[in-house]
Order: sequence, then C-alpha cells, then structure tokens
Amino acid sequence: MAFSTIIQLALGAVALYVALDIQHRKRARVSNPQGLPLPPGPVALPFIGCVLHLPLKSSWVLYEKWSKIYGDIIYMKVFDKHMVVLNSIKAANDLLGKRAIYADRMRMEMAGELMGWSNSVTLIHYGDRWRRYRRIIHPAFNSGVVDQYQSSQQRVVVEYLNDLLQAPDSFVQSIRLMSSKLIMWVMYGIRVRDAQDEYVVLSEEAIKQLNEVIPPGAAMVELFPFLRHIPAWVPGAGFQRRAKLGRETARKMADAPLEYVKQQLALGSATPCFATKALQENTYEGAEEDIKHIGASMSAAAGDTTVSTLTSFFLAMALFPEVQKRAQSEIDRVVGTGRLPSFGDRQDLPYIQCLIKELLRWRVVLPIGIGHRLTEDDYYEGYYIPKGALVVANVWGISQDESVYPDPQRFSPERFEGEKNNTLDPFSYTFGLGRRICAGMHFANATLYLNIVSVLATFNISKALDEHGREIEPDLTDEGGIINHPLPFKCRITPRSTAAANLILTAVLHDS
Ligand code: HEM
Repeated sequence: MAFSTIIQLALGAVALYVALDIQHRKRARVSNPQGLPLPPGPVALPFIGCVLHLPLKSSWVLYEKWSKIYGDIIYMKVFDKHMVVLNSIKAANDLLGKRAIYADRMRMEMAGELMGWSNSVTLIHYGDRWRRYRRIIHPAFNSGVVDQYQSSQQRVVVEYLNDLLQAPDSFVQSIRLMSSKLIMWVMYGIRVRDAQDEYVVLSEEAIKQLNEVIPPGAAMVELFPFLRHIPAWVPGAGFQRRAKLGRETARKMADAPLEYVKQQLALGSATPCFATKALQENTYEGAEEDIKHIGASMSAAAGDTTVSTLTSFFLAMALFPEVQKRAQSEIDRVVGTGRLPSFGDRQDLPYIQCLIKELLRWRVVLPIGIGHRLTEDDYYEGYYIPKGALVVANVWGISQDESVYPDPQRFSPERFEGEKNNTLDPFSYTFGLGRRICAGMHFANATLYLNIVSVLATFNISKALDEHGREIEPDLTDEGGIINHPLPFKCRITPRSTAAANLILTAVLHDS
C-alpha cells in the first residue's frame, strides 16, 4: 500500500473519531437542560469510549499530563460510563468536599456484588445504611476519642520495634504484623501474637482476594455486568468460581472475630473494644449485621494503607539521610536517649509532624482516592457533569503540583515548617474529601506518629549495601495499584546504639 494511502486512511480514521466524539458531546448537550458542554477530555471511540487511552497502572500520571492539555476537569466516556477526573484541590474540594450528591460509590460487580463487599463501609451506596455505619464508627474513631487507644498503640509499637531489632530485613512483614495486631485489638479485643494467627491469616487472604479483582481490567464482569448471570460451569466463567471463593473468605473474615466477641460477651469476659461496645449499645434489628460489616471494612481499610505509608517511610529515610538526622536530633533534644518517645512528646516535636505530612504527600497511598458516584446531574465552572458519573480526584497530581510543592520529588518536611506556614496540608486531601472521608484518619495519624517517632529514636536507616560494600540505590518506581506501594526494596536498619537496643528489650520484657 502506498505511503500516501496509509496517511489518507489514518487521517480519515482520525476525522471519523473526532466527528463521532463531537456528536457524542452534542448529544450530552441536548440531554442537559442548561445546555452546558461536558468538560474537555480525550477523544472517545465509538462503543468503547476512551478505554484504550487508560493504562492499567498509575493512571494518575496520565491524568496529570492531560491536565496540562484539558485543564482541571477532564471528562471521559469509558464504554457506556461517564468518568470525570478532578485535577485541582479547588475542584476536588468544591465538588467531592462540599456537595452531598458526590457521596455515593459506584456499583462494583466483582468485588461488591459477587464477592460480597458491597455492604462494606467503603463500597456501600450513600444512604441510610451508610449513615448508620458512620454513626456507629464516629464515637470510637473521632479526633476527640482516639487517645483511648494510646496504651495499646504503645504496647504494639514496642513489639514492632523488637521485631525490627530481631529481623530488620523483614521490616515490611513487621509493619504488616504491627498493623494487624493493632486493628484486631482495637476492633475485637483479639490479641494477635504472630503472623500465623488464624484471624490474621483469614483477613490477609480475604484482602488478597479482594485486591486481585479491583485493578481496572482485572474482571471483565466489571465492564460487562450482564456476565454475572453466566453460571460457573460455563467455559470462561472462571470469575464465578473466583468470586465464590472470595465471597466465602470475606464472610469468614467478617464472621469469625465477631463470633469470638459474642462468645466472650456471653461468658462475661469480653475485653473492652469497638465490637463489644457497638454490640452493647446498638440493639436495633440488624445491628449485628451492620457491626460485622463495619468490623471487616475497618480491618480491610486499615491494613494496606498503613503498611504502604510506613514502608515509604523507610524508603524516604534511606534516601534522605539529612532529614533523618534532623528528626533524630529533635527527638534526642525533646525525649533524650533514656526512654522511648510517647504521645505526650508529640506537641514538642514539630519537625516530626512536618515529616508525617511530607510522607503522606511524597508517596500518596491512594493516588486517585476511592471513586465517588454522582447521584444527580451537576454543573460546575460552565460544564455539565452527568448523573451517574464516576468522579475521582487526582490526589497524586495535587501532591506533585510544583506551584504548591516546589521540587515535589524531594522529601522535604521543611516545606511545612513554621507557625504561619500555609502550604496546602496533605492531611486535607490524602484521606479523601467530604462525607466519604476516611473513617480511620485520626487513628491512622496517631499510629503513624508513634511508629515513626519510635523507629527514629532507636534505629538508623540507610541504603542497603552490595557484596562490595557499595550502596544499592532503591528503585523509586511504585506498584501503580489503587492502593499504591513502593516496589520491594532493601535497606539497612540498625540500632542507633546499644542503649537504644536495650531500651527496646527492656520495654518488651516489661510489657509481656
Ligand atoms: C495512612 C493511612 C490511611 C490513609 C492514607 C487512608 C485514606 C483513605 C482514603 C483516601 C479514603 C477514601 C475517602 C474518599 O472516598 O473520599 C479512605 C476511606 C476509608 N478509610 Fe482510610 N486511610 C488510612 C487508614 C485507615 C484506617 C487505619 C482505617 C480504619 C481504622 C480506615 C478506614 C477507612 C474506611 C472505613 C473508609 C471508607 C469510608 C467511607 O466510604 O465512608 N482508613 N481512607
């Protein structure tokens, strides 16, 4: 085929796409009463829309590039679904933050309907049941009451420090165990000893099965919901068997710890914890079912988020030793070296507070948050946003905005220093916005503080060495998933002194 023919065909195809896209946009204009245009966005192909544009991983990087072309609000059609990406904190605040019509969640066929997570706090539709959930969670997790968990956090963190001391190379497993211990204790009063604990194994398995089906493209039934009616025996319907397995594990994960709490209550020996209190205080019909879903949701939501953030902490410390030194000298000055840090030291450690903000910004855990569903047609900045749209904030894009955070790849707590500092606080967007804001953010904040300050007080973190004693540069790319983790990396974690190691050993002996 002659080169000119190929060019002509290509130009013809582009012209056809553009014509179809314009037609689609015109149709949208007709269907909205104010006659406003949809926000700008990439050209949609007939039937499949923009799906070919969308990467399976790290979509936020593309959205950020697109924001330079299309602006703060991007519209896409993905098959028959509307999708809107908000690239600025203003748009995210104005819409997700302030308007209740953005508080719903999308229906998720695989994870939600088939695997049974649709009644979790995170995925449930906005409505009475969600409100009931949040009313039960609030008295146990609001900013004024999370101090009640401090002594449990202190105990679990001491065990974690000891794990780091004994097996520094397994630091990610130690973070995971620490996070499981904490959430199982706080939610159910279950004292987890090790990673083989039956409740932990069950929970890890359920979350693993859930995480496998969530990435875009992982389950075709998400794109073609009619597939859910196909029986499991039909060739190619392997997703039904996977869904059944996932549903069973999720059910066991939710049932087993609550059954334990109920037994303890019946015996009169229940430990004070979220579930005990919630069961005693909520006696309406169906309360137990609600509490079961809340327990499983909080455990699932707490795990990977905490693990990802604290793993990134080790990465940041290995890469930016000057930050580590400054943080350690602040701790030495305030706490000294004769005891472990406590919650009481917190207000005297402003650099540590800035370090935590920078950690949340530098490696955002949920780079596009969790999608919100719009329940009514809406209008914003001269654009029409159709009812039913999946609306996401490009949280990663906001965190990397050079006009707000100069040299954004650099880990620099200094950018938040000073009493009059008005740099956009990552706490105001990395935990979500509006009604669906993270239900565990105050608890998470306290957990991050105690972990970070305790590790910095007792350990030095540096890059791993190869067999020639040369430093190994950690790979800076991340996994690119919905809950984003750094790719596995090695680092050296060594006690700052014999005295620091002894502090840990003494504290463990004291607690056991
Ligand atoms: C560093 C740790 C954490 C981060 C960065 C984080 C971030 C988030 C984000 C971005 C959302 C979505 C908000 C939205 O849709 O606008 C969310 C939701 C949620 N988080 Fe967290 N989270 C963390 C830890 C936790 C912990 C420890 C718990 C429980 C103890 C928790 C429980 C939840 C729940 C239940 C939801 C769903 C809220 C709803 O849909 O109503 N999170 N979190």
